[in-house]
Amino acid sequence: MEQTFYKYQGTGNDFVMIDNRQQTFDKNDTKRVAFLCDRRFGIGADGLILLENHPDLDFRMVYYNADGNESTMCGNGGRCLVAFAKDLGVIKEHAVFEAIDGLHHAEINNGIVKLQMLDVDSVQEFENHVFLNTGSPHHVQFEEKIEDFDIKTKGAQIRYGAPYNQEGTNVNFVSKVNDDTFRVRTYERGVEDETLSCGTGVTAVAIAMNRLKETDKTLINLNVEGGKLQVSFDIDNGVYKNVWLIGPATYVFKGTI
Ligand SMILES: N[C@@H](CCC[C@H](N)C(=O)O)C(=O)O
Repeated sequence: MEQTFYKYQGTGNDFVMIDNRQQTFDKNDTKRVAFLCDRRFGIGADGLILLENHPDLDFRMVYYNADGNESTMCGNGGRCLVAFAKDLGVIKEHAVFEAIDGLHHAEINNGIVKLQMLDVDSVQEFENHVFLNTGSPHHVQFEEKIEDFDIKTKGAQIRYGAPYNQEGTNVNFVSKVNDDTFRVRTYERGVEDETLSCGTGVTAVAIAMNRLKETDKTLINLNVEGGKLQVSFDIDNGVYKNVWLIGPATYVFKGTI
């Protein structure tokens, strides 16, 4: 059967979007999802997202990585899905939707999407890295020479190594630009390569940098390979609350396959 799809990107993290409000998409067909995301044989994307009806909220988000497997929360994907929902006429400027990690509030204005992320109450500090979950698992570590760093090789070593092993983690390499700005490059689990941006990743970096006292700001700029994002939060007794991921989300093209 012919499938209509839409392509969106958020700071270069790109997604195939499918309107599944009529439940026509076979959600167990991992090979089909991987094919649609394949950059040579299919449409090409870091992930695929289904927009579905929800009985009480604006919509439901179902997220798959490029490898075809359903995965944990995707921050940039969530922002792109809000733009898609607006383009479909499902929402206006505000949205409340359900994703795998729970409920998300969002706002869209002039192509900029603000997405509320999970509260974070656990930030694990180790000798050379920090680990936290912002809807997806993230390893965060400093890398001075970030521009020349082999993200794919080093990221894969960490992602598949102990203690993460098969379940894995996303891996973020960070360098400090100034007191409120950090440069981030991310190796993404399920894409198994560097992506141009990772929303839950920059959220993890912003929180980790605050926890490590690299910044005392609560609105932090993150420069990624595909553009610029911001993360803001409040801190209440060591818990990061009211966490927002902010940045552009853009329609690219539409087609059938
Ligand atoms: N690109 C995403 C993260 C997607 C999930 C990740 N690959 C995983 O499986 O953990 C983002 O923008 O957050």
